[in-house]
Amino acid sequence: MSIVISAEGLEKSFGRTRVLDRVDLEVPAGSIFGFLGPNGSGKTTTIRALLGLIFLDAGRAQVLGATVPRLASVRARVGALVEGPGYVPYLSARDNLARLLAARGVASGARQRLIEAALERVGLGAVADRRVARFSLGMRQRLGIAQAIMTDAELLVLDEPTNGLDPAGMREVRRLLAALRDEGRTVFLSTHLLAEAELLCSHVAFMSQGRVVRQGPVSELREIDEPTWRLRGRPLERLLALPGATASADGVAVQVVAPRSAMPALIASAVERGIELEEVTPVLPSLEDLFLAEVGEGFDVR
Ligand SMILES: Nc1ncnc2c1ncn2[C@@H]1O[C@H](COP(=O)(O)OP(=O)(O)OP(=O)(O)O)[C@@H](O)[C@H]1O
Repeated sequence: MSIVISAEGLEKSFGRTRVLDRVDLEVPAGSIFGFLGPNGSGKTTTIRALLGLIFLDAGRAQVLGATVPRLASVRARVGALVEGPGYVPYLSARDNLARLLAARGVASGARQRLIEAALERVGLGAVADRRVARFSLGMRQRLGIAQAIMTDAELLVLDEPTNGLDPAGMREVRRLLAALRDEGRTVFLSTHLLAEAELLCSHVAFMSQGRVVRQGPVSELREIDEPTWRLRGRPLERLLALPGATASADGVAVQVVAPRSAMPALIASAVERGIELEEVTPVLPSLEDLFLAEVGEGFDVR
């Protein structure tokens, strides 16, 4: 599998504060890669560095094979949304996009089609002629996504793309990003919303205090040695008497923490006790569980 973003040992300090502390990243082609961490953990700084917007103190990074920060040769293949994209407030959404395309050297004849397609995809078709000054935060965010996708980039780097969106807007953005992935693009996005990432990402990296503490395919990270199993059946009292069983939160099943290899014996023992089993399922850890297990703390700003 080819790697579209790789980073090794990225370091960055602002004054005396070390914001990036040996950040390593490997983003496979075709993934939706969630760069996850609490506010202030260094996600935006990493993204800005990867896009060549700020200089690193140390480390090496490549984006689509080009060495950061010399990205001129691949710039057209990368679509980016970094915090607070700058718009001209008195221009319409359509005219703002036209300006950006002109600045990127896209011929005027080709602009119209790209703009209409991008505005439709992010659900701004109906307000394309409204001044951006009158846009809500969520509408601005959609416009930011539109400018990132309008030139058919194969790699999208999106800093908090669902920031400011309501739940319906978030769902639309999720669908859009999944569709872009299905077209063969790679999406690298930062977010502090773990539940969002859970619904969308194939791969994640956990960022904490300027370091990537863990990364990989979500399916692999969730594959833990001793999952919690949910057992449901009748009678419940006998299920509760199984070794290690505790009542589940919803009160209609029991939970047992056990390795996969212990399950055949546990199921046999349940059957021996005359329990009619209806459900035995592993409850895989959520990204929040994994983050907590890794960092030993929640998402507090530091
Ligand atoms: N230009 C700067 N000068 C000084 N400090 C900065 C600068 N940019 C970022 N920082 C600091 O670096 C740390 C990491 O910030 P960064 O924006 O990278 O975090 P983040 O994970 O993207 O957080 P958020 O989700 O809040 O955007 C913060 O403590 C921030 O205050």
